[in-house]
Amino acid sequence: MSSEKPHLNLVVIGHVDHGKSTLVGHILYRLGLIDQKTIQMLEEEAKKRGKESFKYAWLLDKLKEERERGVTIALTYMKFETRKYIFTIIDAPGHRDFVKNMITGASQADAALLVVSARKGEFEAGMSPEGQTREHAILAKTMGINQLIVAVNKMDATEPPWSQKRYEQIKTVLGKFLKSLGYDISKIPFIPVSAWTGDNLIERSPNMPWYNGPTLVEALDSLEPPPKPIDKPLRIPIQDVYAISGVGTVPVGRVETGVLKVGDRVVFMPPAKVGEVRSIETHHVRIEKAEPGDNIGFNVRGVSKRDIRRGDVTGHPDNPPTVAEEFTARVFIIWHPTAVTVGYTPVIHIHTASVASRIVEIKAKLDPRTGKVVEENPQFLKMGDAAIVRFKPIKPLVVEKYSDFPPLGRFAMRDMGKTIGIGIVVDVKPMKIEIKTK
Ligand SMILES: Nc1nc2c(ncn2[C@@H]2O[C@H](COP(=O)(O)OP(=O)(O)OP(=O)(O)O)[C@@H](O)[C@H]2O)c(=O)[nH]1
Repeated sequence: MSSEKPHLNLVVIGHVDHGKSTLVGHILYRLGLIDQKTIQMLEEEAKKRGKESFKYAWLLDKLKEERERGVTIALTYMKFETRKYIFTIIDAPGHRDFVKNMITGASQADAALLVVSARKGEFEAGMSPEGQTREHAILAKTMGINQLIVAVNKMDATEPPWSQKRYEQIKTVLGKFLKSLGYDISKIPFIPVSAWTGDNLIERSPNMPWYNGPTLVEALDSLEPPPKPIDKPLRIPIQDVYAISGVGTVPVGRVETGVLKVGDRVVFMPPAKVGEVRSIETHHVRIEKAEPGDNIGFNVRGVSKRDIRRGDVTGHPDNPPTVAEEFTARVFIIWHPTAVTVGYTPVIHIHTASVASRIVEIKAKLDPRTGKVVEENPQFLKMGDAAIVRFKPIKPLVVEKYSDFPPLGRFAMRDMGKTIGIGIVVDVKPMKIEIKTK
């Protein structure tokens, strides 16, 4: 695998049974970074269980199972490589918890692949008021995913097979809907495919000569790489801190915004420790400056390993990361057995930090689809509710407004080992912290 290629995160969405697993399985099978031995093993097992006809979907299920056992495995399994990019499927289609996974996963997606079935009745079911084609497209847009590819699937099963008329009809209806959500549909490829036979996935389909747009893989290669916010103030959430003998303190993290240069004075928040950058490394190569997307280790003078930890955020002293006294967020409750009330204290997972935060006010309940206020100061929130909520972290925590620093302004709320909800930070009341520059 070439480390030169940019990475893109892709989320796959769509109505139940429209063929997401089959499509992703097929792509992984053909372009995935899975070793031949594993493929063979999976194929044999599929055959043994009489599931050969479900090979691709089943392959994906199997990979998902594997993935749930360990993150490392997942990282190699759910990746595939095209001419321009390395793609990571950040959320593969699940079953029960798909919407939940979709929301949490989608928050980091650079693009979404919407799979819709062209089979008679199936497309219509997905577009019904309860349909997931509709629901997932709304969620993706809400989470800020602006790049979308539509795979019009099961073209082998239209009446007659490979029907241009059916394709055009779907493109018109779905296009109108996506446009109503604010998508620029002139930029969205609608690709007639069969996840099952592979038509128009990687090679051009001989069955649909009437189509002259891109294949799925060509469309994936035409996506824009994620933006590099180099003009914004520096933010590096710290993943780990090492003390290396002969070198000194080496924090490790990914630059989210801004630029870090050798010689810069930096501050770590919340502890407000200041130091000077002596060297920067990425993948064991020394660099003079680091930009958004770079995973780096940097040696700082003036800060000891004991002073800083995972969850702290690095910035420049003239524009330090914001430590929140309180913050206000738009939240969506994904799962809760009873009700969420004032006083409830879930753990907030935000960038590399996790800090319990108390709900001090439920300002308003919102219509999850339109975002309009439906009730002021509700007593409680239930599963499926969207709301504006004010939180107070129980210890100092860096939180930024989503509009200023998206990766530092979105979070998951967890409790009892489960994800209770997700949120987007709309406002932060900063804590006054003095930065001693010595
Ligand atoms: N004829 C035909 N059938 C397909 C195609 N793609 C998927 N299917 C079938 O459609 C059914 C559903 O496919 P899946 O891939 O499991 O669908 P999914 O969207 O992942 O479903 P969930 O994970 O349950 O949401 C299976 O029976 C597949 O074999 C296709 O291109 N053509």
